[in-house]
Amino acid sequence: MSNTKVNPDLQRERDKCTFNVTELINLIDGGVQKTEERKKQEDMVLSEGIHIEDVPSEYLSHKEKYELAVKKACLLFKVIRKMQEEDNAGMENYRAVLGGKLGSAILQDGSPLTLHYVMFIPTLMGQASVEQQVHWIGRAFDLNIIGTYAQTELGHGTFIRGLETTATYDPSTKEFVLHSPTLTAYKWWPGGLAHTANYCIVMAQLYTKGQCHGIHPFIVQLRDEETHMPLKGIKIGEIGVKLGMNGTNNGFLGFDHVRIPREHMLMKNSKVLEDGTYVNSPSSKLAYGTMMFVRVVLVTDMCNYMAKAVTIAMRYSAVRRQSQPKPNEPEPQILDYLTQQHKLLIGVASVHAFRLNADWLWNMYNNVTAELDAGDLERLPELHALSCCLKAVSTADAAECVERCRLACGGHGYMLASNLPSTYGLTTAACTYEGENTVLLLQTARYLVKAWQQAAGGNALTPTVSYIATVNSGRRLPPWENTIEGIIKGFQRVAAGKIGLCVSNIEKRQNTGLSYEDAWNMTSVQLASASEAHCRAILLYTYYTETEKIVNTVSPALRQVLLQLVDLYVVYWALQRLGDLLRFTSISEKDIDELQRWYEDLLTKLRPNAVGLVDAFDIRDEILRSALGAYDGRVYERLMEAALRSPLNAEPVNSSFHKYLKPFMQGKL
Ligand SMILES: CCCCCCCCCCCCCCCCCC(=O)SCCNC(=O)CCNC(=O)[C@H](O)C(C)(C)COP(=O)(O)OP(=O)(O)OC[C@H]1O[C@@H](n2cnc3c(N)ncnc32)[C@H](O)[C@@H]1OP(=O)(O)O
Ligand SMILES: Cc1cc2nc3c(=O)[nH]c(=O)nc-3n(C[C@H](O)[C@H](O)[C@H](O)COP(=O)(O)OP(=O)(O)OC[C@H]3O[C@@H](n4cnc5c(N)ncnc54)[C@H](O)[C@@H]3O)c2cc1C
Repeated sequence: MSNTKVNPDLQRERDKCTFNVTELINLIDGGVQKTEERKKQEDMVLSEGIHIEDVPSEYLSHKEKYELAVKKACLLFKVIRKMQEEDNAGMENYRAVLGGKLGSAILQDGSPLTLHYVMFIPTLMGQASVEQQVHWIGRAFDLNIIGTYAQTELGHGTFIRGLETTATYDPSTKEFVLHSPTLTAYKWWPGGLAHTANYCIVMAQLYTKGQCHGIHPFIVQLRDEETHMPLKGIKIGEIGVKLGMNGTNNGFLGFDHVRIPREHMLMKNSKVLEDGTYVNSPSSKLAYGTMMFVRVVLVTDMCNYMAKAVTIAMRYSAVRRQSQPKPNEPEPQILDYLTQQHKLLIGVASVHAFRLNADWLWNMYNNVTAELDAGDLERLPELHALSCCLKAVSTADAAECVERCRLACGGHGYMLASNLPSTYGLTTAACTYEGENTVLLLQTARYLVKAWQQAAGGNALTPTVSYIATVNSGRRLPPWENTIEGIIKGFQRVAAGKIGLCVSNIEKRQNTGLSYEDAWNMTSVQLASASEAHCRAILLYTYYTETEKIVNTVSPALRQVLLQLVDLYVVYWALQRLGDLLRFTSISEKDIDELQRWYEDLLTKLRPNAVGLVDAFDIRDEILRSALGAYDGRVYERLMEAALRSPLNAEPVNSSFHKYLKPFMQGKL
């Protein structure tokens, strides 16, 4: 990063930073070598010039946007191919190039090929038999074929057992017949489905020998490999314009008795033999494996979006000056307002908190997947419960963080040139896709209710819920401790208290004659809240314990800042959840006063490092793509440059003046 022509306010911020930014960059990347590898990957991608646009893409038509997105996605894949030839790192190259940091810089409005690598290939890897993998994976990796994942239908997204697409086995031809019996059975939403993919994983109700065995994955060819024309019986198109992600080419798909070979059912877990005999999977939930994978990787993705948003807003807040609280003194940088620090520093801490939680979840995912492959399903429910609540809370927090950053930039945050609106479009979509957030919180709640019942029966609990038994062991509430450990225990007590209340309210409702399902529904606002509380307890605990492991390996200056961030995060959430803490712990008014002062003191301590902390996210200007957030802080020049690129500014008088305005003003229209 060059220091030439940097805005003086921003330079002063950098000069007063108390820690070594490069040390933190390396720590976030996972070591000096990893930083070098990342930079090399970025160089490889950016040197292709894929991110450079003659006309800013926001001014293009819907059709042009799609065409540009395809072009960029292909060029990006060309770079991945090159990387593969060099290091053969497989999915790691895909993750690095296409994830929320680099990928979303090139394809700001989403990519029509995302589903190919995020769900099509992972489904082949997780659900196809070895022979099927040999047949399909090479072609998919090399992009000789382009796939997507078609599960959601017009009528059902959440309730996948209710999907209507059928795959009926015909033993006479050894084929499955795929059919959409109703309008609501049409597949609806899959990314890249409309005009990009020529193959597709289809989740359909499997019928054989007259019996339905629930939803299963099938690989289906949609389009001719040469002409790209839809094949016979395939009704396919695009679903239209959305709030954001308009480059993703989401599509619809209907089947009119489309025949596919028996071998196109993915048969790693369950099978249909030639004569139509159905062979059961060890667990029907293994068919949901790809969704779990994506929920896990999304947590990391959300960190990248938050890091981008907070980098933009923080640098802008160091450059922007507004108001005059003290007469005869210059206008302060808006970053000097404590309210602004409150809005932004929690964003920095959240990136670190979710980053460490995402790594921890990713490790657990890999371990449990290896166990599943060895036939051990014991930890699957715990992983499902964790991935659901962490997906829900990380996406909700990320969307909230991006929107807060946008608002923190005042009017200029509303400009697409800030890159905050499209970043919001990408993050808020994640609150819905891959499992709607409330629905996922309620999945975790099922697990928590069971854990509570197990604890009540004196049974041992899995590690991530073991606190339920511990915090309930004493009869009286222990005294409140205004320490980080004390607050985390307080959050565990809140979560356990809420779960306990849910269990007792469900029981009470059942005792009045309600069915379990109705009692569950009547309690579901509390259940979702208990699930969120559990997730908050996990987030705080993991952030704290994982940071404790790291801090002894870094310089004292960095150690101090990392611990301040943990304190900030934990105290922030304590203040956000005072009602819960007052209800379930012995926190007092005096403790709350202390917490508030602690928080304000932390903001003041972190203030001098605010810009250094976002610089340590090390997001290059070409990736940040923001007039407000560039490294040099030339905010006003960049805003004007962006304005001048508006096609409306290409001519001094627009033709509508002569066509409409003038006749209207002269009373002739
Ligand atoms: C290559 C790497 C590159 C990475 C780069 C990073 C970039 C990332 C970028 C990402 C961009 C993504 C683009 C957009 C993608 C969107 C794709 C989609 O939305 S696709 C569409 C996504 N669509 C959705 O997500 C749909 C959401 N809906 C669902 O998932 C399900 O229907 C359901 C879970 C809600 C209910 O299912 P139902 O069958 O009715 O189940 P019941 O309620 O009756 O519970 C029965 C039992 O099953 C249990 N269990 C359940 N699931 C699992 C599991 N996975 N496992 C284990 N267990 C599970 C459950 O706990 C319960 O246990 P118990 O209590 O009885 O013991
Ligand atoms: C940008 C984007 C990309 C997508 N990409 C794909 C894709 O590639 N492939 C694919 O197959 N799908 C895709 N989807 C679909 C997505 O997975 C679904 O939209 C999602 O799972 C939610 O389902 P739904 O739309 O049916 O919502 P609904 O389930 O209808 O949700 C509507 C409301 O009902 C509530 N609700 C529903 N069920 C319950 C319940 N049991 N308890 C309490 N409340 C409930 C929800 O909380 C929500 O408030 C995509 C969606 C989006 C927005």
